[in-house]
Amino acid sequence: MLMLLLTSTVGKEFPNFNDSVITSLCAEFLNGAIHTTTLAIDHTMVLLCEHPEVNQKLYREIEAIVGRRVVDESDLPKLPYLSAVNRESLRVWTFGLTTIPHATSELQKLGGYDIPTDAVVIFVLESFHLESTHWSEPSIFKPERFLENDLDVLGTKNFSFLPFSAGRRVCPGSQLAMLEISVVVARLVQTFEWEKVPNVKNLGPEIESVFRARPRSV
Ligand code: HEM
Repeated sequence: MLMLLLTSTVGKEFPNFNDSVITSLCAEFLNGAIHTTTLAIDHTMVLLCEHPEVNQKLYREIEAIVGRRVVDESDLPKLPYLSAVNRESLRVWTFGLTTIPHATSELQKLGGYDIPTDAVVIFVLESFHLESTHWSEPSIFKPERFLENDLDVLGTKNFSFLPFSAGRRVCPGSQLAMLEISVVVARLVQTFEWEKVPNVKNLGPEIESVFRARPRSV
């Protein structure tokens, strides 16, 4: 990306992209990328420790499709349960809690309210994901629900699932994030046996360092 930005200034394609703009764009991408993706992987591993039956099912899928070879990007389309686990994890523990502030470009009606032009609007993404009209037992981690629907991560269907927000300001890193999360989670499940540390109760998104892993005996 840095190369693209630098090339575009050299070619005078985007004259406003000076060094300062490029530096802050890189910082924004790094900030937006690192903590989010690692947190998503962290959450998924905690959920898998909480739900050993899901962990087992995922391990069996990877073993059947990929075998002993290390999972790579080209395997992902053949691993539907992995995709379901990762999407369900982003739904049930939505950590990008809100969008960044947006503004209305014209008068809008929403839920019976008039939202005036230029109003600052922030969407609480978690509320879409825990909405019982869209999701049965919304607070339960159940990856199977994503085998029965074809909801992508971009909120393009019915605004029931939008971990990366939706529309023109949707997270620009969504595809990269899903790729990284999928490959890392698959490799962690493939390589280690995961279990909850004994006597730790109520694992939740705010708790850290409560699971452990040991290499699988292969
Ligand atoms: C699981 C991982 C991630 C989640 C859940 C996530 C979620 C989000 C959300 C909810 C927004 C706000 C969108 C809005 O206001 O409508 C956002 C913005 C953004 N994200 Fe991500 N993100 C993730 C990973 C990444 C990655 C990997 C990158 C970069 C490679 C990235 C770069 C950005 C940037 C630059 C913005 C600001 C976009 C703008 O100003 O229009 N994010 N992200």
